[in-house]
Amino acid sequence: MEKQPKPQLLLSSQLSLLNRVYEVTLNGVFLSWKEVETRQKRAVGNIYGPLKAAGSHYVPVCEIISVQETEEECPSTDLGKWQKVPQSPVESNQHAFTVSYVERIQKHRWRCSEVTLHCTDRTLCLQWVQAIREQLSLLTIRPKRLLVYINPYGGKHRGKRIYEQKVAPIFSRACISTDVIVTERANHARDHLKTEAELKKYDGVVCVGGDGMFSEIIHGLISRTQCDSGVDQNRSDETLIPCSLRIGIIPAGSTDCICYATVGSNDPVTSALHIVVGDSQPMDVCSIHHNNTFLRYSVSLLGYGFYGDVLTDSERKRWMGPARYDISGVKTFLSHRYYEGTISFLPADENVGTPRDKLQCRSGCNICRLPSLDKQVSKDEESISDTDTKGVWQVIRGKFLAINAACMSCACPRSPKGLSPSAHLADGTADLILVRKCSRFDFLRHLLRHTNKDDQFDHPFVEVYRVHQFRFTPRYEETDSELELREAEGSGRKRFFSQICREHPACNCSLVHSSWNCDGEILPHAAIQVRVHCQLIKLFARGIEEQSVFEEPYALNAI
Ligand SMILES: CCCCCCCCCCCCC/C=C/[C@@H](O)[C@H](COP(=O)(O)O)NC(=O)CCCCC
Ligand SMILES: Nc1ncnc2c1ncn2[C@@H]1O[C@H](COP(=O)(O)OP(=O)(O)O)[C@@H](O)[C@H]1O
Ligand SMILES: [Ca+2]
Repeated sequence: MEKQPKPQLLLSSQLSLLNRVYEVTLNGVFLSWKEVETRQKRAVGNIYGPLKAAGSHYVPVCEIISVQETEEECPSTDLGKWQKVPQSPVESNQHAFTVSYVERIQKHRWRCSEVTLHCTDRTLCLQWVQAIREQLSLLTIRPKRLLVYINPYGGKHRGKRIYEQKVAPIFSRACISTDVIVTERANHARDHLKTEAELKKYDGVVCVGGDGMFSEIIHGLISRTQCDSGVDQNRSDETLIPCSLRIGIIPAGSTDCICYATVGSNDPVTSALHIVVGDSQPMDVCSIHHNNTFLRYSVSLLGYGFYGDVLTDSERKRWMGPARYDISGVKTFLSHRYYEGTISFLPADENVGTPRDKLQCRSGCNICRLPSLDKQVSKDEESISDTDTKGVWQVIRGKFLAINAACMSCACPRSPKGLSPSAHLADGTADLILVRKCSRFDFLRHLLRHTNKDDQFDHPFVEVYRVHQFRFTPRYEETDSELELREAEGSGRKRFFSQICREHPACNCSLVHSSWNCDGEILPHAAIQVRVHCQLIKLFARGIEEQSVFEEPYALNAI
């Protein structure tokens, strides 16, 4: 392996911390502090055996959140006022600075930790503060100004509180300025981004909410980007222009799968810290069309049959919060409805892996980093452009309990490995999962495998393909009135009619077609065309870190 040049030493001093003396050094890569052995200690060591390695700490500069001069104040007897006073012989001065930095705790979560180092004089203290700030100023990937949208009604209605109590203090410590908009209606954030927001002022957009709120943000940003570049979203064969602004997600929704699958947890503080350090994770986006009309974009789950029906039922139970999915999940499972139709798809080349290869997408994923030879699909739907590879469309007809497409793993607290555990965040493909008609018992076994370590694809009635594009056509053509009914989803009219339809089986309309669940939003059409756009957006995330990275963060022996 190539030997890395040693980073240049920028500053080194003996400073004190909790009554002990430390050798503190700063180079372009790390801030470190290592305890200095005192003569007294060495003597004790000689009597009782060898001294233990003195405690050393390393913090990568890129994970320092901020540094500030610290006012040391201690109570004095003088009229009960607080005064600056010496604390101990070692800390016999009031000059100190505090460094806030990222610390990894369990389950991929991050916390903001602090260390306060004491100096013999103010000049030295200011020199340290300045040196660290200079290093931070070189990190130009960090956002300075963010546009924040809060959905006050997402999940358990805690978005506003989560932002104010957990996230805003971290942004302000990192000197990030924000413009905050609390949404007043559905699609407020989408419309604002699409037409009004002065995007040039910002280094990123943050949404506080669930997958539905994130979906609003990407719709606003992608549409705005295409509009500014003169790209027609209604044409399913257009090459879309990637969005330049990164998006941060502060999880405050019901499923929070996009946050969970890109960071490894649904913890607001962790997400805020990934934004502060300026992480960047590209992500694939599916575009969905019907007869050359643009319908929606999707980044997580696109599900017809089971997940479409769960969503349709759960929308009527929004007042229950996240528990609505469990109730509707059981109800839909018991109804055991299947749907007939034809799926055609354009498979991806095997060099991007297969859905069953157990190569999970992790931070710095090699598959997502591959040159995008196999990633962009041409205007000619029958072939893949830019390569000699010819894609041949495959066609499958049948009766399905579920047809799911996952652009990423869709890991979430309900299913920690996700709907398709080996799907990749940024490889230009989606995993297409077909669950054919089977017994209730078999379907239950399949569903339960999403919650444990067993392979949910290892059933004779389940097929899974890695694809660039696919189309679905229901066996029976949709009638205009049925489409209209589904478009009016959520309104009293829709509920009224679907009730009638269920009560009059002769009509049959609620049984023939399901709806598509598109990242938690209902799509009114059953017949759709889907195409994956490689790395169309970027998140303030880095993918899920390997376990070892956060179990022993920068341990002394590893350096
Ligand atoms: C009877 C046992 C059933 C166990 C099934 C467990 C399977 C869980 C797979 C979950 C995949 C989730 C994919 C994520 C979808 C979200 O985008 C979407 C909207 O999220 P949000 O806006 O935060 O509400 N969530 C859903 O569609 C919920 C699906 C829940 C299905 C039980
Ligand atoms: N102020 C608002 N009032 C009502 N609905 C809203 C508001 N802001 C956003 N929404 C909509 O709420 C829906 C759910 O939001 P989301 O944050 O994903 O929560 P959840 O995960 O609980 O579904 C989304 O479809 C979004 O468009
Ligand atoms: Ca993908």
